[in-house]
Amino acid sequence: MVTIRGRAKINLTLDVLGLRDDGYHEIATVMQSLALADTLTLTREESGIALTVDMPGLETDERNLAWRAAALVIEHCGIRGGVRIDIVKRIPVAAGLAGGSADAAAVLRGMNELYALRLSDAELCALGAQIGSDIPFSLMGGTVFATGRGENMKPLADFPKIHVVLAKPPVDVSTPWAYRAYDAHPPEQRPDNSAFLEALAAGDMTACMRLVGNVLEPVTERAHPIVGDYRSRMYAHGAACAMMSGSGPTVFGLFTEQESAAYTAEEFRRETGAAVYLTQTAGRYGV
Ligand SMILES: C[C@@](CO)(OP(=O)(O)O)[C@H](O)COP(=O)(O)OP(=O)(O)OC[C@H]1O[C@@H](n2ccc(N)nc2=O)[C@H](O)[C@@H]1O
Ligand SMILES: Nc1ncnc2c1ncn2[C@@H]1O[C@H](COP(=O)(O)OP(=O)(O)O)[C@@H](O)[C@H]1O
Repeated sequence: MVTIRGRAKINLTLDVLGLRDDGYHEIATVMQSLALADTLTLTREESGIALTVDMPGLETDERNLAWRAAALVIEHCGIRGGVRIDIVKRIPVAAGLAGGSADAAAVLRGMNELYALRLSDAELCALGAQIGSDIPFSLMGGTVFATGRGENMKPLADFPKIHVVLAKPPVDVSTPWAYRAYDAHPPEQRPDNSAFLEALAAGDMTACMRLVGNVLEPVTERAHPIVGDYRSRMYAHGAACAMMSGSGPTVFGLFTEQESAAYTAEEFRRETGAAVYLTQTAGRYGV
C-alpha cells in the first residue's frame, strides 16, 4: 500500500503566446505548489482499477484523471495486476488549482512505487503530459517556469514560504472555455515574465508581488465579475498581492503574516460565504 499527496498549484504569472496547430495554446507561466493537497492511497489488486473519492459528484470511472493515470501506467508497463485508489479530496474542483492533475501525478508516482517500476521523472512527465498539460508540473512541484502547453519545465529557486488565502467564487469555469474566450477577446495587458523571473532570481519579493499577472484573469472576470470583487476584498484585507489562478475562478491572496492570512480567511468566509482555504506555498518534491 502506498499513501501519497497530490498538491494544488497557483499560477503566479500566466501568459498566452498563441494558438498552436494541435488546438492547444502556447503558454508561459510561473507555477507554484501549495501545501493544500489531496491524499491518495493506492493498494495492489489482482486486476482492474477501482476508485473511490470522498467528494460526491466527482467521477470515479475513466473520466477521472487518477483512473486514467493508473490505466496508462498499467498499459505502458504491461503490468499484470490492478490497483485500488482511494482519494481524500481537499482541493476544490474546477477551480484553477489543478486538483485533477495533482491526483493524476500522485497516481503516476504511486504506481511507480507500488509496482517498483523504476520509471524516471522524465518518463513519468512524458506519461503525464499524455493526460493533461498541468500534470508534468504536478509531478515536479515547487516553483517552475513552464512553457509549451505547460509541459516544458524550468525549475526555479523556491518562492519563499508565504501564506496563501484561496477563495473560490460559487461559479464554474472550464479550462477549454477560458482558452476559447481568450481567443475571442485577447486582453492587451500581459504579465512580464522576464521581469518576474529576474525579480525572483534577485530575491526581490516586493517586485515579484507587483509583477504577478494572469492574462486569463480579465477573460474569466468579464463573464464572472465576482472575480474582481474577490480580488479587491483580498487587497482590502492587506494582501501583498491578489490574483486569479489559472483559468479561475479561484482568487488567491499572498500574505506575509500568518495572523493576517487567518483573519482574512475568516472574514472572507463571513462576508461572502465563499469556499475559503488557508494554506502556504510549498517547495519541490523530494527537496
Ligand atoms: C489554465 C491552466 C494554467 O495552469 O490551468 P487550470 O486553470 O486548468 O488549472 C492550464 O493551462 C490548463 O492545463 P490543464 O487543465 O492540464 O489542461 P488540459 O487538460 O491539458 O487541456 C484542457 C483543454 O484546455 C485547453 N488548453 C489547455 C492547455 C493549453 N496550454 N492550451 C489549451 O488550449 C485545450 O482546449 C484543452 O483541450
Ligand atoms: N481527480 C479529479 N479531481 C478533480 N477533478 C477531476 C478529477 N478527475 C477528473 N476531473 C474532472 O476535471 C475537471 C477539472 O477539474 P480540476 O483539475 O479540479 O480543475 P482545473 O482544471 O480548473 O484546475 C472537473 O470538473 C472534473 O470533472
